[in-house]
Amino acid sequence: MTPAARISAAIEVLDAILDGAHAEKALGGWARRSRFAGSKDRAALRDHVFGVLRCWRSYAALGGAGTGRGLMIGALRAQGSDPEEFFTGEGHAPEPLSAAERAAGSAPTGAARLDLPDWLWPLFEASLGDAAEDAALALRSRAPVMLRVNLRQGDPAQAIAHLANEGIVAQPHDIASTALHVTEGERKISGSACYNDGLVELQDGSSQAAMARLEIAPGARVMDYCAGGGGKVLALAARVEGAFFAHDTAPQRMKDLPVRAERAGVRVDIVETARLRDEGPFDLVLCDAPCSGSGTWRRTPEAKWALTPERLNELTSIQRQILQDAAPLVTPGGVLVYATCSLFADENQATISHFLNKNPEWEIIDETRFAISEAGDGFYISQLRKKS
Ligand SMILES: C[S@@+](CC[C@H](N)C(=O)[O-])C[C@H]1O[C@@H](n2cnc3c(N)ncnc32)[C@H](O)[C@@H]1O
Repeated sequence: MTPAARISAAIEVLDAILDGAHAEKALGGWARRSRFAGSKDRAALRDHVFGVLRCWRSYAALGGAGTGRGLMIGALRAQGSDPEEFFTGEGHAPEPLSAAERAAGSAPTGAARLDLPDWLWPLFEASLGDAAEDAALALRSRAPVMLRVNLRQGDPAQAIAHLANEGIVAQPHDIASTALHVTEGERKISGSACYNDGLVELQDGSSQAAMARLEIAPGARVMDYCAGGGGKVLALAARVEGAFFAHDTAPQRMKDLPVRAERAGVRVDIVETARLRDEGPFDLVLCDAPCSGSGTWRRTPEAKWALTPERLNELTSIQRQILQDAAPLVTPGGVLVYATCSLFADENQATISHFLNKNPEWEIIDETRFAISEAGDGFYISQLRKKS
């Protein structure tokens, strides 16, 4: 496909999203209808669509309309290209710009410049102060592809060499001793032997760094209380011999965990909610709570536009309840860990303050906020221990 034909396809997919389709579904639907497209075309289309999803408001302003066409015109103007070079009407190119389209479009201002819904900007400012604008702007770019080296199977130098043999270029990154930043061949990872044999896992740099902060003594009993796919417990189990457990109120979210654990060469026992008390107590209970995900919106830009104040309130209630429910599972002298990939104080520091107010026998022993960076998403982690 020509670059202009790819833009036509992006317009079609963006219009489907505007009609209510999720981006993945709209992209999948387009791919099924367009058997002529190769993998490079599909990748380029995906890049267009996700690029627009991250920068929806500013591109709509620059393009003069929040339609598929307007957004792609805005995207081209944002990168300094002339839309008229692509909107020629020739072959599969989009129709030429009308006089109205040529005249439309203005520089975005306010929250539109930062590509945030209006109601979220005050929350960014209240949570991040001087760092708020940088965080919002960082969310307009692609996220890095990061790998975690599974130290049970090899070291970073070996992983880099093996990956290179499979056409994947990666460099160590000092965000974490296990972190590799992939700079070429990202799309080959899931099919590579390095990944399928468990030498590397896909894991964001901040998540790796946050897990590295947790002290785990050999033989410790560790519970990942909100395990989901199990990325966090796998990172912990790779570090030290111990007894590792996973729980989630939605057990189907853990369906891939046994396979991932086997691939990594570690053991993780899944615990049903009804058996939590019998299996406990645990030396460390990690609550990687459901959250707005605002620190990861580079990867999931649709969520930035879908979040509502009501949903945020609902999430903070769930987070508070999770900490309250998980605390009794911690052994005397053990550690309760609370983590989110949110940037918002309401989901982070305020949740911890609420817990400490209700449970004054606990205290914070460590609290770290990870800013969005070239190696990691926004992440928050707090460790609590009962006062002795
Ligand atoms: C942020 S995700 C966890 C991601 C996971 N730790 C990882 O690294 O891949 C939060 C998880 O918490 C689960 N969850 C929601 N409410 C819960 C509750 N009350 N108790 C335990 N888990 C809950 C969700 O089903 C979801 O899988």
